[in-house]
Amino acid sequence: MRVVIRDVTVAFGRTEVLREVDLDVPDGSMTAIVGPNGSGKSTLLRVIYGGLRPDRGTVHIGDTDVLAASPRRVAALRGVVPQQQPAAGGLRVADVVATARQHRWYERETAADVDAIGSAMKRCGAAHLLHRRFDSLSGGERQRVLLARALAQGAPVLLLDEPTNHLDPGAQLELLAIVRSLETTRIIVLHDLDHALTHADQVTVLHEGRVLASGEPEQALSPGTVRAAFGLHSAIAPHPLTGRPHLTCALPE
Ligand SMILES: Nc1ncnc2c1ncn2[C@@H]1O[C@H](COP(=O)(O)OP(=O)(O)OP(=O)(O)O)[C@@H](O)[C@H]1O
Repeated sequence: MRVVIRDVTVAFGRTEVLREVDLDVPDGSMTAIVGPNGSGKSTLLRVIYGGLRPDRGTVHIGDTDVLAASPRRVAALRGVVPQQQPAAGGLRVADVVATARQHRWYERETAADVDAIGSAMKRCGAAHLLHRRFDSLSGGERQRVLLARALAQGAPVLLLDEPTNHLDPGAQLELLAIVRSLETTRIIVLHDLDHALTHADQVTVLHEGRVLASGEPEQALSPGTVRAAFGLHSAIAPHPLTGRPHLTCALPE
């Protein structure tokens, strides 16, 4: 399902943290949002998932106007992998993931719920964790479970806020490979520019709340844009192991 954002502006007090942001995410594609700390990435994600009302602008998921639709309708359209891992208060993983399928508190889990949860857990390599306590898991295991929870929801759009945070290098690449393999529309906030270049279909670079560049990864992450956004030198060259384009950065001399 397509996501279209037009002219989104958000101010906290007198400070505008998003300014006239436009974004087009085609159906089934993966868009990475990158930018320095404080550039507005998480705020933009919150606006898209209906957690924050912008001062101006529009957000559509498919034909649904996110700012006009009921919270229930919006919730059915998007799964979210949040930046902050939730406190689970002793809940088992199975219960945490089941919250994605909750209809009404008094309704029992259906066979379709059990299937959706099982296949999401398997897809995320987390099936063996189902009966553990969520707070007993490592950061990487929790992240897999939270991705599984978002997938189990079966929403057409998936929003991920820095899902590779706190993961070791192998776990980061494994998680990105899972996200890459999905068919849903995905919007993912990333800090690693090479991950954005390698895994996303398109990249949007935010700087001081504005879109500095947006489009094909190699074009959006050009040396000029990386310098303007991050103050870094950068180059895109074949990766010595894979031969695919690889982005490296360095502080200016
Ligand atoms: N509720 C709020 N009240 C006031 N300012 C806020 C609020 N939420 C975010 N901000 C400010 O908005 C700006 C953008 O924050 P945001 O979290 O969107 O940035 P980010 O690009 O995701 O940063 P990071 O890479 O550090 O996670 C920051 O200056 C932040 O301090």
